[in-house]
Amino acid sequence: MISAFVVTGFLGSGKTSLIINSVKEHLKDKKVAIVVNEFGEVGVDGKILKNVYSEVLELSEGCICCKLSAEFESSVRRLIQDYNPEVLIVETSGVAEPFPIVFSLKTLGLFVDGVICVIDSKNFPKYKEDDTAKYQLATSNVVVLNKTDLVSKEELEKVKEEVKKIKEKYKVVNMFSPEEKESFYKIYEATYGKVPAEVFKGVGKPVELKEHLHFHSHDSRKEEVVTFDRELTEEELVNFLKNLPKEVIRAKGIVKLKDYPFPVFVHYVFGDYDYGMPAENYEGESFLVLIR
Ligand SMILES: Nc1nc2c(ncn2[C@@H]2O[C@H](COP(=O)(O)OP(=O)(O)OP(=O)(O)O)[C@@H](O)[C@H]2O)c(=O)[nH]1
Repeated sequence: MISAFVVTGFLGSGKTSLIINSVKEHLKDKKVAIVVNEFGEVGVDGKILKNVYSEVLELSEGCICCKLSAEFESSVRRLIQDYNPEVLIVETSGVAEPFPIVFSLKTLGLFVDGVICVIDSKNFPKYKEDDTAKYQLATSNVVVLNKTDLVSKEELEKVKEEVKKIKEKYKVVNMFSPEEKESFYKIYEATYGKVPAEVFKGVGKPVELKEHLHFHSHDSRKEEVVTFDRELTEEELVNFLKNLPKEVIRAKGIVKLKDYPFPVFVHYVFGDYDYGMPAENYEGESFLVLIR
């Protein structure tokens, strides 16, 4: 029996970090396959994950949207046939709703052991009104308050209260029974997505929104890919990131930097940035995907 997990959460909240850090620790003896759904055509998360795992399937945004679930289902079916994983993890794009994925996995006969929503505790106040973010939270049964290193105890408590309010407002029911399970979720605090092993032992079951929120707000987000035709100095990269327009909330990509032996992954989330993790096997041109 394959156990499946869906990892959701807003742009840059720490989904890929959770998969790399937690799964490496808690599922190291299992055969794990990962499906990454990226916003737009240019994938970065898949490349990061491929640095760690061999079985990573990258799908572009359209594939997991309700309309194209058949494509998602046939890709996952093939992955299962070819690789025969014990655990399947699907990372949704930061602007996708998890429910269609949970539904597709159920169609494939997979038991969903957890819908995990990663919250960026620092930036939650900036995106908590976003409809997709609410939907992601409402549909999950494991909530991970991530980036706790970047907030004070008081700020974290505030985020927790807001999360509980949203969960209370959009109650969930168990998909296999009509019975309402109002408090059917668990909250964890984490840095870099490091959650306890019990999350992967299945503290949750598939959930469904009692009241569906109808929207596809990912359509309203815009993606732009910027390429660089030469190596950048660190200063040039930092200047570029610091001068990104305010509307850009997430940027990520792979950039060749002067004096670095390998191209590096670059992350930018609501004004914070980091770079330096080597993309050892990347031979393409330097690029950054900007999402606004
Ligand atoms: N300080 C701090 N940074 C974190 C933490 N978790 C993740 N990050 C950083 O946040 C950035 C985004 O992390 P990812 O794991 O790529 O986030 P994601 O949710 O997969 O991003 P998208 O797929 O673009 O939505 C990276 O620079 C991470 O290093 C954390 O707990 N603390």
